[in-house]
Amino acid sequence: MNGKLILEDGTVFNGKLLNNMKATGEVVFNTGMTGYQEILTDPSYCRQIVTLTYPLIGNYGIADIFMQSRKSFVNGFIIGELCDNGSNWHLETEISDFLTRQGIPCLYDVDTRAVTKHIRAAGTMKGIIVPEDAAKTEIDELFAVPIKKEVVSEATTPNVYKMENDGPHVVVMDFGIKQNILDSLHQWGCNLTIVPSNTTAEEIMNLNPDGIFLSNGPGDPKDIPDVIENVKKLIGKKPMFGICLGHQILGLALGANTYKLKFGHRGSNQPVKNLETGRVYITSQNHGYAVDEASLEGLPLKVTHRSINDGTVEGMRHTKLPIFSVQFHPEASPGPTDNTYLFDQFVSMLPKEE
Ligand SMILES: NC(=O)CC[C@H](N)C(=O)O
Repeated sequence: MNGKLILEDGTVFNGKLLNNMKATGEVVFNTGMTGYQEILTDPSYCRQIVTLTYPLIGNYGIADIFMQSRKSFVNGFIIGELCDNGSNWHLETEISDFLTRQGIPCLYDVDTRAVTKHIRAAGTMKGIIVPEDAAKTEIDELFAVPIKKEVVSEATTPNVYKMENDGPHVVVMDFGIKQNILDSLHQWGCNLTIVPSNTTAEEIMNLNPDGIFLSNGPGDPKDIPDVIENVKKLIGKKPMFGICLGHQILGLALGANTYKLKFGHRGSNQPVKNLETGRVYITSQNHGYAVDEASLEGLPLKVTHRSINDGTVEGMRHTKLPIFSVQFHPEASPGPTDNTYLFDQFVSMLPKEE
């Protein structure tokens, strides 16, 4: 069945609809060459319509071990060629079956590079996926659906749970965490207690943590003021490490500002410079917001990492307290695993075993 993506500014891109499903959401693009399952199941994409620039999607199928969360949180998926005869020794499900089972509207056979070039020029915007013959009233109704702002409560864990280990006790504030981050912290020896996003500072301190981790997650960090207030109360109590949304939350809690980027950074091929060593790393990223460097003036925060593409802040650390954060995803390996030194850095701040 033929379908189309209509952007808020009226631009139309044609394709084919995998299922007869419609979608509304903020249209974003990811430039990675692999990792479509990780993208589909990363809760940071909650309620967005994700376009992939890589032209062939599905060629290595879907497997349980690559799931980043309990389900896919995206509102829609826009791709070039949909490959439904994947080949890989891990393959358990073809991508079309996965998308159907997860109820994800998918528009394929789309010129996704043209979509991306348009968004790069015009900025991220709302869009809808509809069948080719959708009536005007139907289109108007879909555009009238507001983009839900606070989405962390949808993505966080509903319950406290543990991933036990022999090392330091880390309380993980889950704002929509990726499984790879939990696995990395666990692999680095941390004994993890994962708590929902609305857990209070008092409740966290009652768990007697050695360190606190602030996770990635969806949406604008300014849409979760209660979380920011809560994190403020934890500053100075324990070593802290934040990734992506966790980095933005730390920034706001420490008095900095955040803002929306024109079209975000999404892909596993984003170069970042570590300003303290001068080394450049290829990183995996997925963010639409950033910490405003000018707002750090006068605060006890130092920029430690910078995007090579646009110069924006990709990491910072507190000048007096054991607190640091990165905007990119050090747990994801866009080929090399060079960025895992950040987990060493966090664990080295935590008390050693007796
Ligand atoms: N991956 C993330 O944690 C994303 C953070 C935030 N939602 C952003 O888009 O900037």
